[in-house]
Amino acid sequence: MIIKARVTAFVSVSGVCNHRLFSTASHLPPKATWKKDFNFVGTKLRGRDTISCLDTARQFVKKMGVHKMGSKDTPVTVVDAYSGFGLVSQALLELNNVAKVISIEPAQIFNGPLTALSQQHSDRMVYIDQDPYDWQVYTSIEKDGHLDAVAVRPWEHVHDHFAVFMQVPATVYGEQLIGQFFHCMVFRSWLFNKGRFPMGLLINSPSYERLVHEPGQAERGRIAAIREATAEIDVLIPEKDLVPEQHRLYPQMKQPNKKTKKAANILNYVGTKVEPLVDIIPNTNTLDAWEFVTRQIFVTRRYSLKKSLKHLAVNADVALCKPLEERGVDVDKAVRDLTIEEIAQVIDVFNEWPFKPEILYRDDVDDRFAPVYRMSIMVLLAAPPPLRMYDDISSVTALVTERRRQEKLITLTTRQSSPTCQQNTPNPAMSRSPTQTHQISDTDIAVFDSITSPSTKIGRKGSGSGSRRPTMDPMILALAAAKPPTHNHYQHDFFGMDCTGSKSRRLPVTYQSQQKPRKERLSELKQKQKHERRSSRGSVQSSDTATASQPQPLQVTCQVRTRIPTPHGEVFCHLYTSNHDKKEHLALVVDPDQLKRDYVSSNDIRSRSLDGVRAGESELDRLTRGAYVGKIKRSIEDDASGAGVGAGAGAGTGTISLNAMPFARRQENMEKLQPLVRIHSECFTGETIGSQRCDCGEQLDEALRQMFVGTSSDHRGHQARGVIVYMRQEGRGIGLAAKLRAYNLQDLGHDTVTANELLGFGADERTYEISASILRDLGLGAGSAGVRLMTNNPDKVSALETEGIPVCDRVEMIPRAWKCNHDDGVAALEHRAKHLFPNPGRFSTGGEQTPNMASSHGDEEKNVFAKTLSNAENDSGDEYAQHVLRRSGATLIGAGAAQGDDLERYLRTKVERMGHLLKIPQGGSDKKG
Ligand SMILES: Nc1nc2c(ncn2[C@@H]2O[C@H](COP(=O)(O)OP(=O)(O)OP(=O)(O)O)[C@@H](O)[C@H]2O)c(=O)[nH]1
Repeated sequence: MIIKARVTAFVSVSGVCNHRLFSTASHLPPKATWKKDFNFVGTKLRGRDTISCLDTARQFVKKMGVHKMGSKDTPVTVVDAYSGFGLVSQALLELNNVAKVISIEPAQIFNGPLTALSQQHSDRMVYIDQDPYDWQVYTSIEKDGHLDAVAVRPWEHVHDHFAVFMQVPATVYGEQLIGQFFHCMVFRSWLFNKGRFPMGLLINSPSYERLVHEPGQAERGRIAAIREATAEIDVLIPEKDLVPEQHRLYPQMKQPNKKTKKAANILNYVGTKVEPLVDIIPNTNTLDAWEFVTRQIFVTRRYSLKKSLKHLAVNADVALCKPLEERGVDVDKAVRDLTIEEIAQVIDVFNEWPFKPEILYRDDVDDRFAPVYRMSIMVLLAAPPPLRMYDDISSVTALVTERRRQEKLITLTTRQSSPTCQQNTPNPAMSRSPTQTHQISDTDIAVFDSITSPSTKIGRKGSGSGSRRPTMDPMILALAAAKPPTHNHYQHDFFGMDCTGSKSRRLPVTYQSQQKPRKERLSELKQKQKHERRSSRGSVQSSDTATASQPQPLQVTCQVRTRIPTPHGEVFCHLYTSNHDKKEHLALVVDPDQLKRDYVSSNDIRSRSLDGVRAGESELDRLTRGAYVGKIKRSIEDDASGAGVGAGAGAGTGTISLNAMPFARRQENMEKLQPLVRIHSECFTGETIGSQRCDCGEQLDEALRQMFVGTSSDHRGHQARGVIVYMRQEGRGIGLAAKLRAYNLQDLGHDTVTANELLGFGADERTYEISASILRDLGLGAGSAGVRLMTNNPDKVSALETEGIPVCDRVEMIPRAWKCNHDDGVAALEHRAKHLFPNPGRFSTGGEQTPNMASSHGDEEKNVFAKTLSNAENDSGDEYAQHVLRRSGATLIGAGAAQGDDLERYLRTKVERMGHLLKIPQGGSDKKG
């Protein structure tokens, strides 16, 4: 009723401008009464200054060029958001070409003038008393048909009959809204689904400044970068033309600071035109990265890009600097000095980085639940080791969402477990760490909020703006919570709740000490001290002899050698022990020539320590430990039953000699006899169960394969010879258990190097002295023709050279996934097969055969190969290449081409972080690899 009366009054009062320069409108009461009619005191309308001068509004509309828009067939539609007094709407309605003005204003204080105006122009104006901040308003406008006259226009052209005006509130929400427009431009969402329309934004000067800071300006922040990448901004009404603001804008009062009693400055505004770029730099796929990267690096905008990159993820500074430098980005430049093109490069490199965090942006946690969400993360992450893992965060979100759906309340999870909660929880992280539940009360939320939310009170004196940083990082709390409870900290723990019944009940808290009883600990300590005393006494005694405390010189001994037929051919497997460790290392010798002769040549790859005579051994002993020459034939085995073996051996077989060493070695031509050598480290997962996390299985297979195809012309005429020194240095020397732990850390987002480091190891804990000694023992040390080392690892080359093993060539080990799956079609497959199996004897009748291939096998394989080729069209490239590999005799488990994302990450880390000498294929990660 009151409103209606007032409306009538407004309409009856003709608008008279109180100032000779500034006109007001007919739907507004005389200016003298504004203070009474539009009293902002006590309202929550902070920052809602509105244009109060019709001329200013007209100027704004004119400069936007609305009068030139549209045509007879395409009448102009304009949205006037936060329309305030409605003067922009009025200026628009004065134009004949404007067919519809949709005025949106949530503040009741402006209801009178806007209702009056909409009644005056009921055919052309719609007044909606909702908040333009609420995106649903726009959906409803569209649903109600108010935008029916707006045609969708191609993005290349600025929309010719649609525009939006907004007097943006000078609050954090207003600024957020502007930020969201840039998002919508990228996605062509919101009203931008109609095309690239211009926006007339009245913005407060500080916000405007933030949007336009240029590279090099001290205050340049991420919003300026995002704006620059998405839209142009022009000033239509400069700040100076809105002076004196109190006549152009209302209320624009100087409000004295309550504490200092000094008058605060009024906020200045600028009228701007914001128009989306035709070629917006971010796209829908990269926008999250833009948001994330700019947010992270601009935290330290004064610092160099190099330093700031570390905010992106663990080791991002190390991994991304090199590719950025390669693209010409100066990583020493301060972040605020980066041009938009340079920022785009950073985003590209980040996007290409296989180890970038997977979740960059979450929008599914509303404000009300944010503290609880953070708290859940905090507590879930408290499961040792307390690391911030993105996977966990995503599963926590799932948990929180599920809880909200199920019970309309949040259940906090803690480190101890209750079975009920595990059942209810779809969260895999929960099964990882036992959990208990705790109903969150308002007090919990308040406490947590107060310690982790941005403080609005903190800030520079008089600035009025609070710090946006949480006073305490939730992650620090998580770390603190991760510590196992001690008797001093009971009160800090969360208490378990039994939520099985209708009423939840607090569980009695039981703490179990991790320590053994004191008595046991003391006796253990005593034992330990006793042991230490004894060993120190022992060392004092033995230090009498000067050398006792010094480490023994390394000595390796081949304990046994035997012939092993492999899919590639026969190898001699040597088992070595050393006096420096307790491991059994192996050496697989490929030297088919030795099998054909009954004498030892100077070029044979033979173990000196194996052939050496050992005191008191019989010929049978020598035979059983493999110290024979040539090949034991079945005829001997048949003859040699029981003790007769020793006697029969060497006598009349012609293929075996048990001559005592040293053999009379025959001197032979040394040319082209540099064997292929691989120092291979044990990998149970890759070699035994075919793990696709690494390429170890296929490397072992590939090494053997190449050693056997040595006669092919592709291998520069080298003979089929080689040695695989198989070192029992599982997991790059950290052991199997630690490697498996490292895999879990890798699944949580870390790379192989960081995972090792988090476990307290170096990236690579291997040493190569024992490998070198084994090679020396096999006659490949100093004075030999040298070796061709199969590796990408520069450490191995330098380690062997330091040990005096001449490395005359390094043979690259290209992962099969990188060297095959890139073409389609039979021809390509044929080519690939040839490439993978350079020895044509495998698949053709005319060519050489690998030493291991019995001819009958050759035929069988030929058929299989032919058959497979004919089926290749029906097969995907991947499957086919795998198939060929398997058929080719690569029957070791894990010897196919390893592939997959895990492998890609693993290989790239080796190259990018460990300096392995391998060329990453262009777009390798995209390959079906
Ligand atoms: N710690 C750790 N070890 C791994 C991982 N993946 C494979 N390994 C081990 O790494 C060893 C193989 O080393 P790599 O780094 O792949 O290769 P390399 O021997 O240094 O170099 P190349 O001679 O070029 O093959 C084997 O012992 C594997 O068990 C992993 O994720 N973490």
